[in-house]
Amino acid sequence: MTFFSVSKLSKSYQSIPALKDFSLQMEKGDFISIVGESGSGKSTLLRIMAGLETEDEGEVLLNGEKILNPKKKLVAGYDEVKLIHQDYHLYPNSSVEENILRPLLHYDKAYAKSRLETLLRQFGLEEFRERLPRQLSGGQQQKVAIASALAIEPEVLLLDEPFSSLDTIQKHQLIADLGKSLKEMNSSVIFVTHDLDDALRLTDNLIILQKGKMIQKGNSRELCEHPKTRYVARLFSPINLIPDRINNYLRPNEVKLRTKGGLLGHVIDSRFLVHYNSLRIQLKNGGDIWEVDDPARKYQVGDRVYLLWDEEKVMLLKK
Ligand SMILES: Nc1ncnc2c1ncn2[C@@H]1O[C@H](COP(=O)(O)OP(=O)(O)OP(=O)(O)O)[C@@H](O)[C@H]1O
Repeated sequence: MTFFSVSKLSKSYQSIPALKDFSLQMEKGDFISIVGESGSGKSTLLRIMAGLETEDEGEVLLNGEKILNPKKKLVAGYDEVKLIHQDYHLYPNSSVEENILRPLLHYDKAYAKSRLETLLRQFGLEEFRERLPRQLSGGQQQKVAIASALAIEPEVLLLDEPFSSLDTIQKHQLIADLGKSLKEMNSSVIFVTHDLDDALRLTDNLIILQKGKMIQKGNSRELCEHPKTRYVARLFSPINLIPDRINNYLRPNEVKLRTKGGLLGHVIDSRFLVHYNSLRIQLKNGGDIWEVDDPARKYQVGDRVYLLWDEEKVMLLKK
């Protein structure tokens, strides 16, 4: 029996589809990221999984038991399936310890104490245990929120972009800490985000969602090298359409820059990035603009340049 299974979920709001025929199976301890642009149905999906939203069709099963939607259950939601989002609220007048202990109020005292100590350690919060939420940074507050959601050991943890209020450095630090803590636990985790980079910092197991539909599933290498659509391809890098060819695209790093022979263009912009200069090149024929990596940092704005590539690197991409 599959541990957590979602089959053929569909949901529309005022007859506009938000989620279409979505299925997923997870075993205990699996970790998956769902990447999709704003409005692609990520939150709708997680809310249905957590029993907080009513589906039109399909079902969610945990250990073979149906997750009931709010129409079928008096108190919506489950302790076993925890959803955390950006607006998670801490109790402002309770310390870190008290916030984490709150969900454990009705549990055995010794168990509650041992859970608290484990979570404080796993999330690196021991030295902040007495502090109030306002005495913590945004990242630390999110850690407390997540630790508190994990207090009663949910079997499935659903993370709905819980880091979007943090700055990039804080976010990367929290993702690194969290990834480590979550792997130590045995919960199954689904992380949804619009940011592929954030997703990859947590797991290499990806699902791409677009307009409510799963369009591709796989690890980052599979998706990067064999994207099925332009949308999936663009999550990894810009793509360049080859003139006079239908749906044939190249990534910026697959284009070779030469001083003669090939497709002629002019460098119209150059940006310094960590590993290479990123050039914008206006093609002579047709005037399309390509983005091309210049790892040797050789070309300047105004230079004439010829573009070449290996045919095996050409991606055939549908819309
Ligand atoms: N309660 C609602 N009533 C009407 N339409 C809704 C409701 N909730 C979501 N939608 C619509 O359903 C679609 C999917 O929304 P959802 O919030 O699931 O997407 P999302 O991928 O989580 O977006 P974001 O990344 O912006 O949070 C959107 O078009 C949204 O406008």
